[in-house]
Amino acid sequence: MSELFDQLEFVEDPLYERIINDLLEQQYSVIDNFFTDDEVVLLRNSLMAKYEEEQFKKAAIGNKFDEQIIKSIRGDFVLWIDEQKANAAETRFFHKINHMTHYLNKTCFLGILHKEFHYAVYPEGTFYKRHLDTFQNDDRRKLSFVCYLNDEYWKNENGGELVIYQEKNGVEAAKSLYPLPGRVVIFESQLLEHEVKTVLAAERYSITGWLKTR
Ligand SMILES: O=C(O)CCC(=O)C(=O)O
Ligand SMILES: [Fe+2]
Repeated sequence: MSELFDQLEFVEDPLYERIINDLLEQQYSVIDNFFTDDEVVLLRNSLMAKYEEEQFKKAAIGNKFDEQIIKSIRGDFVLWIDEQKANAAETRFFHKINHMTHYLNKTCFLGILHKEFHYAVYPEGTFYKRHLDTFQNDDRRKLSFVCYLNDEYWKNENGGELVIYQEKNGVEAAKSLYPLPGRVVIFESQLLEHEVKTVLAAERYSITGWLKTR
C-alpha cells in the first residue's frame, strides 16, 4: 500500500532527469549552479575555517606508496566530512545529496547505499594525475561527485581544470571543465579516467565524494 502512495507522490524532477540522461548518453553530467551562491559561500567558509585549523591531511593513494610517489601523483589536502557531525553548511549540502540519491535510486535502481565526501584544497602548483576513481580496488564506487567552492573571481588562467578522457569512435577526446563556483560534475567512477591540471597562482577549493553500492 505504501508503495502505491509512493508512486502517486512521485513528481518528475527536470534537473535530476537531465543528470540521468547525461550519464546514460555520455557518462558524465555538468550542472552549473547545483549549489546556490549562498551555499557555496557557506561551504567555502566552512572549508577555510577547518583548513586554517590544520585539520586537513595530505591526500593518500592507498598505503603502498611513499610520500615522494604520492606527491608525483597528487598534491591536494583533504578532510573527510562526517554527516553525523555536520555543521549548518554541511547539513544543507547533505540534504541536497540525499535528495538526489533518493531520486536516482528510485528511478534508476542504482542501489546506492553509502556515500563518502571530503573537502579538498589544491595549493598553487599541485595537480592530480590522470586516474580512475576505483584504482584503490574499491568497485563499490558508482558515481563520483565533485563540487567547486572557488569564488566568483576564479579565472581560466588559474588552471586546475578537471579533464575527462573518453574514447569516441576509437579516438580519445579530452573535455576540460573549469572549477567554477557552484558547479557540480557527476561521472561514472568505474568508467571515466580524469585528471586535475596544475593549479596556477591560486588555491583551488572543492568537495569530492562518491555514491557507493553495498
Ligand atoms: O577536483 C576535481 O576536479 C577532481 C578530483 C578527483 O579526481 C578525485 O579526488 O578523485
Ligand atoms: Fe578522481
